[in-house]
Amino acid sequence: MDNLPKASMESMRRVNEITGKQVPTFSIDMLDKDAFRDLFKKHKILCVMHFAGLKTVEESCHKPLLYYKTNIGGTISLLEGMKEFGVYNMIFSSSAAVYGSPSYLPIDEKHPVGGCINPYGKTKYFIEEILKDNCSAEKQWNVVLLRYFNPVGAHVTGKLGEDPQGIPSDLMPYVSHVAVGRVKELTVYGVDYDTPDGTEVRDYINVVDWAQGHVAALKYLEKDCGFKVFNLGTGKGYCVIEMAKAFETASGKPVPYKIAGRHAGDIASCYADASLVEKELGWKAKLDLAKMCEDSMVLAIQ
Ligand SMILES: O=c1ccn([C@@H]2O[C@H](COP(=O)(O)OP(=O)(O)O[C@H]3O[C@H](CO)[C@H](O)[C@H](O)[C@H]3O)[C@@H](O)[C@H]2O)c(=O)[nH]1
Repeated sequence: MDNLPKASMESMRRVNEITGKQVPTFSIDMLDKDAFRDLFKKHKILCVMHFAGLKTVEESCHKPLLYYKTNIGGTISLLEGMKEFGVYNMIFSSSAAVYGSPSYLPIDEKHPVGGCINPYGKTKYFIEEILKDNCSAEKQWNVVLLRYFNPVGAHVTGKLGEDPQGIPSDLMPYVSHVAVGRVKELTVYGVDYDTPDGTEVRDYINVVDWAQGHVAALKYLEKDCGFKVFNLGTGKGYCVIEMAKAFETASGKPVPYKIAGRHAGDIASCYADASLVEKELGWKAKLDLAKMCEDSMVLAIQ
């Protein structure tokens, strides 16, 4: 379920092609309760993986109402639909953005949340609180919150991964566009942070590892786990210029860059303590930075 039907329908078609399975796929308006009802009536749904929502930090600073309405309104509508049809299992796509500007690193799940510095992060935080309250009030709910760090890369076939139409806003798709010559150069937002090379540090997780994290969470839900929170990251942080260099090595293509000022709503460093998810879910990221860059390149040259 998504607000970008064409993109998500195409992604699911490719998932079916890669896995050889036929996952039924629907595109509905998140705020349309009748559409939810039809979906729950027609299919036996055991668990909802709730990925739907808007996700661009910068855009959320300029269009906060759109973000609150879509992300929070859509979630409430979904929860009501699930309750009406007795579906009480959910995996929710949360974000490291709920931690705001971290007070210590690496960030574990006990780190305070809610000090978000942009509306996008606030929507994720508010939804987490809604889900927590709902689980406290009605004990039949099982909810796993996965706080994503920075998912990047692609499936090795190049059939699945982030390949936005037009000019990308996230770092890795942008860098791959530079490497294949679709855009002239990368703009690095800020080189005066307190980090090894002055550029921002993030924890980049390969989408294939990320997908396997969801499978592990799905198995965990079978234990009637109640309300649980896990970081989905690798535990390693890389600077922006380090990422551009890694991409040059993997692709054999130059990634020229220019330097610009800091971006609204950004933080210096953000990387996970991923030990809890390994202990409880038995999941650990396996794929390294070189592999993420290689697979992103496969997607970009198509
Ligand atoms: O053209 C670009 C694009 C990005 N960056 C920098 O590269 C890093 C990664 O940027 P991304 O846009 O790829 O990722 P963000 O960390 O900004 O945002 C990601 O993490 C957020 C939470 O912190 C949200 O989850 C969001 O959806 C997700 O893309 C940041 O330091 C950003 O400033 C650049 O320098 N130039």
